[in-house]
Amino acid sequence: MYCVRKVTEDLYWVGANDHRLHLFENIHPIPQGVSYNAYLLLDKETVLFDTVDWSAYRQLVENLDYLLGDRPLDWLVINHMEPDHAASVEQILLRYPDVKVISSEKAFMLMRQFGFHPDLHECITVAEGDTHCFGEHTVTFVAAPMVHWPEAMVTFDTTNGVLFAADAFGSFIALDGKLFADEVDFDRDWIDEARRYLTNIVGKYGPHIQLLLKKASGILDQIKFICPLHGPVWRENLGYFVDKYDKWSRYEPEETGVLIAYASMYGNTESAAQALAARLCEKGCTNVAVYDVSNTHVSYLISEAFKYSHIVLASVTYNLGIYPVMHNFLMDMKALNMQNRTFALIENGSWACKSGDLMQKFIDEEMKNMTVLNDRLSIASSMGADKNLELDALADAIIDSMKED
Ligand SMILES: Cc1cc2nc3c(=O)[nH]c(=O)nc-3n(C[C@H](O)[C@H](O)[C@H](O)COP(=O)(O)O)c2cc1C
Repeated sequence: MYCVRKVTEDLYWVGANDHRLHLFENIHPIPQGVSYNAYLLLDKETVLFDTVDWSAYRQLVENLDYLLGDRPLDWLVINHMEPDHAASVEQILLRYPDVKVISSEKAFMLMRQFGFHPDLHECITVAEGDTHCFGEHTVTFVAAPMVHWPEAMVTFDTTNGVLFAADAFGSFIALDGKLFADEVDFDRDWIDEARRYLTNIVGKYGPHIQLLLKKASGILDQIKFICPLHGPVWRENLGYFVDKYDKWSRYEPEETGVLIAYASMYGNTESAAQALAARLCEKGCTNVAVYDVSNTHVSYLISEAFKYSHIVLASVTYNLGIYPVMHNFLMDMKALNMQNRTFALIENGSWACKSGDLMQKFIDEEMKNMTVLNDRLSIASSMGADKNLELDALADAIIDSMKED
């Protein structure tokens, strides 16, 4: 059965929802699913903007059959070649032998590499600022390198103000009938998954997102719709989401608050982390989130790290090292270019406590623009009442440093 939604009078969402995929990119859990968005423009000529994951090809075809009727598909515009959008390109080319393809030079290279045989069709290679008219609609192509692959571009329809944004402004969570961000409570139900998507998938490329935002800022008043390749379409309050993207890509915290991530085998470090959380709340800082790194997928930890201004790492010593899962979290923060945070440390060990010094060294030497508070809570196996003053001092130091922000 076809399942389409109207975006504007002649533009349709023809994508699909995926609730079967367990791990996005075979690494990030997506318990609420994901959508693969493709869009069909019914102008004098017909234009498909991007395709869908291979698993959703049948749905795309049913949608196209329904909307095209007897009309041919004239154009295929590929903004992004990652297989979750482009895996169906070969099948679309086979199904519509006369379709002409518009994309960037690097995207055509990738199509050949993936074995999609674009050269059996008329191919138009476009670059920054090139335009094309499909009848009523004229579009401009804008390069968006590394948002999130090198070939990526976005397409702006100057006639109706639709921005086909590729992976920019995307989100996890299947649409399930809703299409527009104003049809859901985005700030309540979607923002965490949008942040987890952006920070884990494209977080490393903050400067490239900034470049794209700079290009968009010149025409912000002309952009009426943002059509990403995952998640809802934006037609209202665009500034809200643009602002989030701006913050995330500048590695600026979204909120003043504390993420406490603990690594604990027997529960004593956990107990210290909980005591600190309670102490912070007692002192009036209630924007505190506590996570066990061992049972929280690192993509959630990354998202929370991008959200909060302060991060407390509490780790046992493990074979003279940092607990492996905590070390993995640190490595991931580094890999994703995280910056501009204030850290506080809690360490624990029973005979040679090393985790505090090692976490400090990692943050100082491997990461950029981070501050580590001098106050450190050091525990020998378990925390007794004798550590009360140190716990208090740590909580005070965190709260004081918030006032400096
Ligand atoms: C495999 C393993 C390796 C450990 N290596 C060290 C170590 O190198 N130095 C140390 O002081 N304690 C080491 N410990 C002890 C724990 O770090 C220590 O008991 C800790 O206080 C327990 O905290 P928890 O209750 O939060 O798990 C090790 C424990 C295990 C199980």
